Amino acid sequence: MDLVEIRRDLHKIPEIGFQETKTQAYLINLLDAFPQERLEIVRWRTGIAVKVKGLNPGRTIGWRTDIDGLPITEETGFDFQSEHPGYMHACGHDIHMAIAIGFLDKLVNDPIDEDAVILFQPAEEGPGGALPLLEWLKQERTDFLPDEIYALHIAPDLPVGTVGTRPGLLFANTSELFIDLHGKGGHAAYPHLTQDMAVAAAALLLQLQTIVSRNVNPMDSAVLTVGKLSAGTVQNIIAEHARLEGTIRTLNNDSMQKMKQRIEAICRSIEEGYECRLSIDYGSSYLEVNNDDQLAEKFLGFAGSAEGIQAIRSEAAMTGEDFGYFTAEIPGLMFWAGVDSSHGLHHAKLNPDERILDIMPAFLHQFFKQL
Ligand SMILES: CC(=O)N[C@@H](CCC[C@H](N)C(=O)O)C(=O)O
Repeated sequence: MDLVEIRRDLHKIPEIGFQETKTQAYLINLLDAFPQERLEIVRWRTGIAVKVKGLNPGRTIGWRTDIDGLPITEETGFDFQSEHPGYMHACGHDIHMAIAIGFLDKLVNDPIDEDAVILFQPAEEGPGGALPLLEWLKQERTDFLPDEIYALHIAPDLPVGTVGTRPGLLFANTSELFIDLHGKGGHAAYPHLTQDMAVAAAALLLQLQTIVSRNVNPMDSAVLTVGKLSAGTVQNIIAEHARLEGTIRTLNNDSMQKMKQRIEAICRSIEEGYECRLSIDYGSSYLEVNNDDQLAEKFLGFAGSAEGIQAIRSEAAMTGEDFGYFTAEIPGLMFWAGVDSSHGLHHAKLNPDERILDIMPAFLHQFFKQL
């Protein structure tokens, strides 16, 4: 099975959340080509759930991979660059999927005792596929519901062969943030007759940046990032509309609620001060990823003595992951897997080292075998 070719094929067809139709079709083709005796394959929206029957099953062990891409224009110059203009697998989900296929291949050819379920989950980057997938499993496919669940995320800053995780909190609690500002636009030469939403948005952006520095307890951690700011239509018309698009990250839900209260208070003050109307939409939110303590220790112990693998204890990160919905209900573990890329996650030049594809499926197979 040529996992490099599979990864490159998938890299060419990045699709955003719940639009992964080509990706799903490509994966289904691969899955249909496996010997089917031990397999059960079910589609869920644009995702797929695959069960591999174990030899002597007492429980179901889950593996989750995400499958969506990002709205970023690729700048890698790869000869297998994205064929979807404006979209790219810039978070490594192409690598995640190829690893899952390689792992499945091992499970089919050398079955383990327990039943294994591989979840190809859509929409990790947004609006979030994990929560509705989990609801579907609980309501309609309890036979596919894992008793414990695992996942990895590529780590650009770690060498290939290194895996890292920690007991407890690994990733942050997140909420998207969209703020629309509406005022009265007009001629660039008559600002006194307008309420300029470009100026109001600039003031809002700067004030939002005081929340982490002035309102969050310095012993806690939080992030408020505005990744996109837009206003107006042309250079000589005062903007009647502006929009901020961002994300909020905290370590727990209490801090998230406090951040939201401050955002709302600042928005009210902008309305008052700039005579405009603001609306806030929090989009989708993800629970923090909390690794099960015992699973984390078992994993680090196993990885520490596995051939060709180096195990490290990672720090928690302000990254978000809807895998947190799984770990809130099922004992679960997520870990970083090194890919030694000179560019980071969500970068247009992300270039993971494909040698991870030689290592990871066999490592996962050995790990699942001894669970
Ligand atoms: C692993 C990773 O990079 N995940 C994303 C998740 C984004 C969630 C949501 N769209 C948001 O922006 O809050 C991340 O940006 O951390």
